[in-house]
Amino acid sequence: MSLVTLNTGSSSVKFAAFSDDGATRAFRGEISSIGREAQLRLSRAGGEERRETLGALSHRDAVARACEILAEASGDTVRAVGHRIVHGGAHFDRAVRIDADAEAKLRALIPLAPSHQPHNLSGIEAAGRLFPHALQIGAFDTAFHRAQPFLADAYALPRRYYEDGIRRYGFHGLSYDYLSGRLAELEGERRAVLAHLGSGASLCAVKGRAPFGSTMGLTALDGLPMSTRCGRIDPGAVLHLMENGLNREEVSRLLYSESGLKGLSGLSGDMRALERSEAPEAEQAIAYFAERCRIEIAGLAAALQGIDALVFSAGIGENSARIRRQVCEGLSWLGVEIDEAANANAGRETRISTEASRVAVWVIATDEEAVIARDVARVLAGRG
Ligand SMILES: Nc1ncnc2c1ncn2[C@@H]1O[C@H](COP(=O)(O)OP(=O)(O)O)[C@@H](O)[C@H]1O
Ligand SMILES: CC(=O)OP(=O)(O)O
Ligand SMILES: [Mg+2]
Repeated sequence: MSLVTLNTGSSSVKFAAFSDDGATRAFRGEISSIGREAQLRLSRAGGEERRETLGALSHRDAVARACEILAEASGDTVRAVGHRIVHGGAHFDRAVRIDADAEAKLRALIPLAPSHQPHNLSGIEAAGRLFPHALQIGAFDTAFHRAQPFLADAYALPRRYYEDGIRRYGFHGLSYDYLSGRLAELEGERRAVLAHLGSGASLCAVKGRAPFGSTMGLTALDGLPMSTRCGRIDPGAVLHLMENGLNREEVSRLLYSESGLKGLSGLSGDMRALERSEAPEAEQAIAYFAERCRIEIAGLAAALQGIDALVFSAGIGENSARIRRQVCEGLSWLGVEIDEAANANAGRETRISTEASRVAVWVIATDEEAVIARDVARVLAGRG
């Protein structure tokens, strides 16, 4: 018997098969760069990696393809499918079995996560078809942040809006759950800023394993600029755009799909492409990204009244030594000092700060699938 997991992000689908208790991974795969030149990567525990170019592929097709590969690899031994669900709203503070009622609640949240929630739901649909006897279990990006303090959770709107669910939900919570756990094992329980810098990018403040605030809010648009999302913007700008002729759909497309690195550079939302480019606009978009990271790290460090650790993770955070350097260079006043060689050669789990650095700086490869599998095993054992 086995568990399988499905993690659909804004540019990728990551999937894996685990033993029944969620502790051992037998198989992992990823379809990346969806919508451009999609790439498939598959590997079995202890085996070689296989790579294939899939070409142009929609999110829906990528999710269906991932489910088919999982079905071929695991057959009818699959007991449960664990889904990363980006938005769980105020309803879900832990993983749950997805029944018709839960699915309806998740469907109602589509407007708050239009680049993710429809794909998450299409994963539930596809898995339901391919694994008709398996339980479907949702693990939520928002759940980790539900325990954050009111000061981090509320907007300064009249109180009734908070009661109505207009809150800073925060996202990438499965990743923050994993990273805060690994950091506690590596450095002890610390005040830390965790930087999940992928196609979607956010920061989270933690005190040990406890959430203390993050840069994303009601939706995954807020905070840092991202691959194609705008990040923090004056809400007055949105009103202005709508008063000047853009309708709701156009504003949504602008803020979710045409902004961020893609919008600023006019070239690409992919950090690798910007790093390769010699265009001044690419360099400026990278500088802007690093500047916003520094500003938001400093804001969360202020909320924590100082930090002991800073962690870089996800596609950009794990792979771009240049971004890590650009972010850290401007944080020396906060006690951040990185070792150039350690940064340039960082692997999946590497301390990149100098001995003298007041803040321990780490690169930690995130593992959302491991957290989903753990949560699924808990739900199956009735310890949700
Ligand atoms: N070597 C690299 N250098 C810079 N950026 C990279 C590198 N590898 C991946 N990335 C960036 O990481 C992003 C994907 O990150 P990932 O965390 O997998 O995203 P998501 O889960 O949001 O789809 C890509 O858009 C790309 O810009
Ligand atoms: C919430 C979010 O932005 O997720 P991703 O980075 O996977 O797109
Ligand atoms: Mg992701």
